[in-house]
Amino acid sequence: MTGSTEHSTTPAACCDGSADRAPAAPRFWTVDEHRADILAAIGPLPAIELQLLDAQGCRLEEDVVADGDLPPFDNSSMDGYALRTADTDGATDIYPSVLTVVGDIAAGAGELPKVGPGQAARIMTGAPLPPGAQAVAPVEWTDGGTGTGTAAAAMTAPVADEEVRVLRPVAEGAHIRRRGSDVAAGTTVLEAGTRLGPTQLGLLAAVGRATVKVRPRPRVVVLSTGSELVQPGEPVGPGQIADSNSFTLTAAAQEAGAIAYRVGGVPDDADLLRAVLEDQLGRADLIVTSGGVSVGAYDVVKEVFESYGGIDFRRLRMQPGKPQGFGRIGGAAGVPLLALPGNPVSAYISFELFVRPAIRTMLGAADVHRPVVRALCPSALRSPAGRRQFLRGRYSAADGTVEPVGGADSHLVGALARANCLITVPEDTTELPAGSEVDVVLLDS
Ligand SMILES: Nc1nc2c(c(=O)[nH]1)N[C@H]1C(S)=C(S)[C@@H](COP(=O)(O)OP(=O)(O)OC[C@H]3O[C@@H](n4cnc5c(N)ncnc54)[C@H](O)[C@@H]3O)O[C@H]1N2
Ligand code: MOO
Repeated sequence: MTGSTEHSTTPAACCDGSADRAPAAPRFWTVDEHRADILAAIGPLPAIELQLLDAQGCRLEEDVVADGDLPPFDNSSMDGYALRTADTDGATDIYPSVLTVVGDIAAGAGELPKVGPGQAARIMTGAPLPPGAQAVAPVEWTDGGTGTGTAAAAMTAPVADEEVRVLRPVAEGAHIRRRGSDVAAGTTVLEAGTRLGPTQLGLLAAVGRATVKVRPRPRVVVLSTGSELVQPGEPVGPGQIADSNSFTLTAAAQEAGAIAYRVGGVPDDADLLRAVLEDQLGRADLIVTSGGVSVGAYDVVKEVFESYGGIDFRRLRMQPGKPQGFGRIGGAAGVPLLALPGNPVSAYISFELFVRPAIRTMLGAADVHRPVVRALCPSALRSPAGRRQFLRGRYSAADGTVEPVGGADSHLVGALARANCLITVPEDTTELPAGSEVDVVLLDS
């Protein structure tokens, strides 16, 4: 595609023998073209075997089959007495069944007493059911071996006594968790493609897996550039500002599913920037920078990145976020790098449109893009010709409306923090009357 003439910055040719040819218009890329180029160059990270907690949030890359049953053995679901049901037929408070206690079984017990007719074994929740027992009477249904014949003192009984009184009939299988009743051996408990959250990780542990094959979370290094930057909390000298981009972008990368490393502001010094980059390359699956991608006199970022080759700087038909850089550092197999503009709103919107889908793609996620909904905008909107505008807005799902928050300028971090969506105005639209329908990118989905 070609850029619209209002973006042309190339001076007219005059004296080189091409006077009758129009100067080439500088190329502008659309948002969709730029994003497609990025996603075409980035794929899911190779699957690796990770310790369970390192795999949190990752996509499972194998079917997980249970080797054994869960529970692995019949066990009690209550603290009480394992017994034979016939011994409790007709038992009441007044005429309890009196059983001989033949043992005490704690969870984890290996050796089990055999329960014969007229006998019971005190048993704890999770302890294996002893041979001969057909059910468990919760301790509340007994006198707890206190000899009182009432349930009131049952819970305080310190150890199994010689006898226990059971105060009601107990049905076959009562309070027994059967072997394999949760998961039978050979069952596929998790399928490839499942996202591993806390309960899935717990299940993996329960079936005895210490490690699991997953798409790892990409390691994203975030660094902001600019000699005007100071770290939050440091004194702010004349002309200086706090580095907010590295916080926004690191948090956004984490929220997208990455392991994000924030590298504080790097001054506009080519040697220093190169040194920091070299240092970070080893731990990065993706590098995200902010600042220095426009045409400023001190934009050493372009100079340094271009010295590596393979980084392409472009202007996009969008607002904010016009200047963008993308490529790989270290050749075709090098680390992908996305250079975002420094204006804080531009940096964040660029993240949402380009970096987040890249991270989601590396993760192998099914949902790479933010959801987009149609909404009614009660306010009139204006947008620059030839640029897709992303206005910050507040969307109400309750009534399907959206209102712009703050203006269109790319330094408005106060309004950005109040927004929950981006209102999209297409490239060919300069005005939208009040009450128009617009596309809205939902940010807190
Ligand atoms: N003559 C032109 N000037 C500019 C153009 C242009 O086309 N011609 N484009 C404008 C647009 S659009 C953008 S966006 C910015 C992008 O500039 P840079 O990427 O080079 O960013 P900087 O110059 O380094 O910074 C811009 C702005 O943002 C502030 N900033 C930078 N980093 C941070 C940070 N980590 N935290 C908070 N704020 C940050 C910086 O102080 C500047 O105010 O260029 C326009 N100019
Ligand atoms: O396009 Mo810039 O990103 O307006 O602020």
